[in-house]
Amino acid sequence: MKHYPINLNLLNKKVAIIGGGKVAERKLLNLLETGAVITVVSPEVTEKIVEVVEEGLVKWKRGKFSKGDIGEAFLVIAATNCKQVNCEVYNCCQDHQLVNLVDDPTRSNFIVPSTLHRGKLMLSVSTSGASPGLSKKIAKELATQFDSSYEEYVEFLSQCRLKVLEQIEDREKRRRIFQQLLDPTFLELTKQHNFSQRQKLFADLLE
Ligand SMILES: C[C@@]1(CC(=O)O)C2=NC(=C\c3[nH]c(c(CCC(=O)O)c3CC(=O)O)Cc3[nH]c(c(CC(=O)O)c3CCC(=O)O)/C=C3\N/C(=C\2)[C@@H](CCC(=O)O)[C@]3(C)CC(=O)O)/[C@H]1CCC(=O)O
Ligand SMILES: NC(=O)c1ccc[n+]([C@@H]2O[C@H](COP(=O)([O-])OP(=O)(O)OC[C@H]3O[C@@H](n4cnc5c(N)ncnc54)[C@H](O)[C@@H]3O)[C@@H](O)[C@H]2O)c1
Repeated sequence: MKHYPINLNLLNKKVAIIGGGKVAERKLLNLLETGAVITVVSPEVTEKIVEVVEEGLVKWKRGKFSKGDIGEAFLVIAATNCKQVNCEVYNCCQDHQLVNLVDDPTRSNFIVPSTLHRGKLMLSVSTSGASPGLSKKIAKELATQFDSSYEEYVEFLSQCRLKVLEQIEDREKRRRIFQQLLDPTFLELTKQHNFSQRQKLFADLLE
């Protein structure tokens, strides 16, 4: 069996995190910028979770898990330190709900990769649960190759792509320009902050 990788759009989707310890905190912090409506259910939570609750970014339902906590959630993370509770969370979920048990990758219907963000560029690494530590290590290694200049570079490519789609009707010409835009020169010019030359070369492509 192989996992199927996807990038979820969680805007306004309900997310329930059961448990408020170190693992719940990590999952929560990576969910914050998705626009999901997040509730943490746990008798106790970490200081960092208290902080984001106080900032109004997530809700904290103080107490032990009960079935009603996941009723309408689109995505559920069972992150308590009690296997039995995580298992109960799983049993309360319906087939169509996305559920991650932090201590049971086989039952989970999704697992979380290690992810490097460079603006719109996301590099996600997974070992299908074999070694989360290795996923983290590889993502760290990728961080050197794909340095912070990729944020600006991908933004540039994104803007160019919109212009090409708007201005060029011929599909073959579009395809050619998209290919030429991947020439390393554009990345080099981005790294050198030589935006005027970069713009000129792009304008030449549109001719
Ligand atoms: C990538 C990352 C994403 C994230 O969580 O955000 C993530 N785990 C991370 C770190 C990490 N996790 C663990 C260690 C200690 C070293 C070790 O045990 O190897 C470290 C390293 C550290 O903390 O430094 C222990 C651990 N993890 C799982 C179990 C249970 C089990 O395997 O049964 C246990 C044993 C617990 C115990 O001992 O009881 C399970 C899972 N962990 C996954 C993801 C999924 C598979 C990912 C993949 O396919 O590679 C999966 C299957 C489910 C899930 O959680 O979605 C995040 C790095 C984030 C970053 O990049 O910073
Ligand atoms: N998937 C991963 O990446 C990963 C990494 C390390 C550990 N783990 C697993 O995750 C588990 C949790 O690790 P942790 O370090 O966050 O533990 P932790 O002890 O820091 O936190 C456990 C949390 O669960 C809460 N909790 C306990 N019973 C509850 C209940 N009935 N209802 C709601 N909340 C309840 C506690 O209040 C606490 O906030 C570990 O037992 C381990 O098996 C997973």
